[in-house]
Amino acid sequence: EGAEEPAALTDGIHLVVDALKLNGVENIYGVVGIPITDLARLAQASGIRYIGFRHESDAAHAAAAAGFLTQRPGICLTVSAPGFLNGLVGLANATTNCFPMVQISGSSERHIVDLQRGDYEEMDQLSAAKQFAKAAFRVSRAEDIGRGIARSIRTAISGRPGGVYLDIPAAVLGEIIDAEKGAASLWELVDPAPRQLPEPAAVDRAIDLLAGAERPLIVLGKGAAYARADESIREFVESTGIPYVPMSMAKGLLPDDHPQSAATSRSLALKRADVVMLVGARLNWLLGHGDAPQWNPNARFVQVDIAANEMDSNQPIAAPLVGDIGSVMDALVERSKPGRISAPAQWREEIAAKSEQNVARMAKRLQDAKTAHPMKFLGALQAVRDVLGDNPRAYVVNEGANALDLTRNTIGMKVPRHRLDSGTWGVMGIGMGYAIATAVETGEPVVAIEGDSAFGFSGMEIEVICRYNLPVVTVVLNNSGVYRGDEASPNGDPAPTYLRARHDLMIEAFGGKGYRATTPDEVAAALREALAAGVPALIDCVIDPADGTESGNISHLNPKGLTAKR
Ligand SMILES: Cc1ncc(Cc2csc(CCOP(=O)(O)OP(=O)(O)O)c2C)c(N)n1
Repeated sequence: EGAEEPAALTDGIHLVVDALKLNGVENIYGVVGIPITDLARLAQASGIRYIGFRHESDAAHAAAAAGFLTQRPGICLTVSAPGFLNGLVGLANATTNCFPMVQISGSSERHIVDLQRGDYEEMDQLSAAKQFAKAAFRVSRAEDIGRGIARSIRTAISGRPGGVYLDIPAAVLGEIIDAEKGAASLWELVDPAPRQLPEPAAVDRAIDLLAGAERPLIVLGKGAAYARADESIREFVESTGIPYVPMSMAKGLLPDDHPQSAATSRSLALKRADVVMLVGARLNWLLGHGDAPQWNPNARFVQVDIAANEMDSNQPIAAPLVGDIGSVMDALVERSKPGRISAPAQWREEIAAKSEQNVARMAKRLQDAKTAHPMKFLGALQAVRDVLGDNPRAYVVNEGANALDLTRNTIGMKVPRHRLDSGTWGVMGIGMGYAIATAVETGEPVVAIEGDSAFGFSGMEIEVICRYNLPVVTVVLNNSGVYRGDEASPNGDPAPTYLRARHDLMIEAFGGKGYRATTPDEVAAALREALAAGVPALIDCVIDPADGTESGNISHLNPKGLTAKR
């Protein structure tokens, strides 16, 4: 009789890839090395696109941006200890911004690490990750890999999204088990981010509050953009006539030139509103914690958030609406009979008049910047704005200080989820990772508008953009400084904020197209050409070193000690 066929075998690495594919993962962002290089190779051979970065922080930011754009967790893959640690900034930033991502990291041998005998890249990664992640898990047996991947993906995207850490020791990656048993250990998630409907009485309470308001206001946060509830949000805003303020990554949910936008009269809107509905926006530092004098001390808040414990985080919430934003907005539209809520004309006119006044006041500064030499931020940004106006499919990534504040206020968005920036944490270094993920996940052109210092945090990823030939145009607003570049230093060294670089030559080193622009016309011509070509490009915009302020719009957050610059 023929000898029995030996049972087919599998191992931890194969099970990770099978589990990711079973749950629809298409891209992995990472940096290879011991013990996960073969995992990346097998993923690539199995049809998952592996994007190899130069620093794990950028790969992790990319995974977070992928999560924001797709509502599926971006996957970041790191090596043990130092590689894992480098990824933590991205994991923490994802959790802070409520972007779904999973950082999968190899780790060293438990029996050596736990006795601190000094392993290769020894670290108790699970303990380190716990404080920065929405959740952190470790798989200790190959047969648990399917469970670990499923649990990590569901945890990352259900409820309030966030960053999840999954630790897989080298020994588990290399563990060999029976293939049939392995296949049986994998499972595909069912409805990993279920809708969470609001309580009808809570909806009616919110409607009554808004209907009785003299000066209602809606604040749209990035959670509203993430929720993809675009139609019901637009319908509710337009049917009630309530003015709205979009937070930076919510820009484009309604076009920024919408008649109900109070973005250019934000100070008045916050100070005067008597009922404020927060949709996927937290009353954190970006909204002055809801405190007077920025806000009306008698304002009453309606808050829409999937996290019940977000309510009363900063101010009493008179009408908490707990549920996923899509379900809540659908319920508000359904239960507020036509005309039940109608913003008083006087309030709408007051907002519109203030907006008109502020836009007129800004017009002269914009006009002067068009001809200023050396070029000002606003000269370059108006040129970028005009070219983007002809390229509505382009995504915008943005970071810096003045570069962030001035871009946010100069470049209006017309469609949702097309602006990604430093967000809640104000973290520098998101630029190239966000740009790469946006190009990979959408296939659309990306324009990354970068302060020169901000660009420096992830600039080496320009090589990645060139290696994968991604349609990313990086616009560096180069004022030769962290903030400004004109500070003199008392000794021979350059001042702490002084920088100097020809970034256009840098991309040439990696095979991309570099431009150096000293006027708005040169900026416009270079950007038009680069977008038409659809290849990696960088435009180094030479900006007046005296332009801008330290820390941009948040200079007041600097300590006011004896050494504070007056
Ligand atoms: C990870 C991290 N490290 C440092 C900082 C602190 C910071 C906030 S903004 C910024 C860069 C400002 O210079 P830039 O040239 O980009 O901008 P501009 O004013 O337009 O010239 C830094 C270093 C933050 N937020 N995150």
